Amino acid sequence: MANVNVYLDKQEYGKDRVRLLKVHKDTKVHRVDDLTIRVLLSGPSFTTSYTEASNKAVVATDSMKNTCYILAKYSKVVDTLELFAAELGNHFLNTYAWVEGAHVSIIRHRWARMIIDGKPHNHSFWRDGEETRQTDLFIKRGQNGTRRSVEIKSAIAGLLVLKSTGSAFENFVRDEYTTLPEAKDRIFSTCVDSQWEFNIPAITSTEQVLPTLSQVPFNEIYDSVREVTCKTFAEDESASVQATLYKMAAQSVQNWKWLNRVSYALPNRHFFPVDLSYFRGTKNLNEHADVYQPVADPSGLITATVARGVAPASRL
Ligand SMILES: O=c1[nH]c(=O)c2[nH]c(=O)[nH]c2[nH]1
Repeated sequence: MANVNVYLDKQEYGKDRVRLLKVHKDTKVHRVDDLTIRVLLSGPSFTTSYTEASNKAVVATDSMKNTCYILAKYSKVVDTLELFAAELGNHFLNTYAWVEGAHVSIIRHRWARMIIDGKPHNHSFWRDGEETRQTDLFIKRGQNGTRRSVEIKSAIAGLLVLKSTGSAFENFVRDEYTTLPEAKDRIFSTCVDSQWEFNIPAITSTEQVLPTLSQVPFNEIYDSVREVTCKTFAEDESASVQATLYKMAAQSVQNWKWLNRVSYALPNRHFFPVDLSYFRGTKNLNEHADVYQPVADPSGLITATVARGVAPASRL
């Protein structure tokens, strides 16, 4: 090996894909939280585990998995992903003095209550889609070791939607590369990924992590972003995916002082009207279209982030 200087630039380690189902049995109307958790720890103390094969500071990832189950057993906040992630992360900082940062990501899988004979069932659920709710939290020690600083981003992933009218795409660049016809009325279908970044109040001590974060209505914000996404998708007379995306993101930043930035990634899943003129001159294009061919690949991909405040001059 050539004698070239190298150094360990970054490291984080932990357990991924910890699967856990919490059943809330406080009343006979049970609720369930089906979670996939990732916990990653970091700090300079872990350097020698990489560079000198020393496991002295290493908390086994198996123990991290066990901790997820124990905290889920005793926690009062499993149903608020952001608070449960904070509780887990703070636990690792409180328990192991040499851990500087904990990165906790939680995915919640859907279980909707069954309706049986027209009534919500007490303890039976069905998977009503692959959409997930997610949170990504990073908690680290502050200056004096007892302060905590927390960054939280939450998300909706995989919300698959389609509207059969109320979408157009016209007046785009036409040149020698263009074959796409102008569309006054087209299908709009996308699989929504949306992420929102929280404005978190300062946390003054280890004991204040949950009380401080509890001021933020995480569950209401999730419900609201999802509602705004669906309502805007359904009601907007869409001029393009870009224009509809911006309306969705702007509303949530305006609705919630707790949100600094809202991002969307919207694939444009194309459905093109099939030219049926080969059969007796059948009309199925433009205003005659009602038979479409879904196109699996390629899709458009429209992404943007809307932030609170006034754009810096350089961005205008
Ligand atoms: O809403 C759209 N935005 C685009 O940028 C685009 N490009 C394209 O081919 N179709 C669409 N649709």
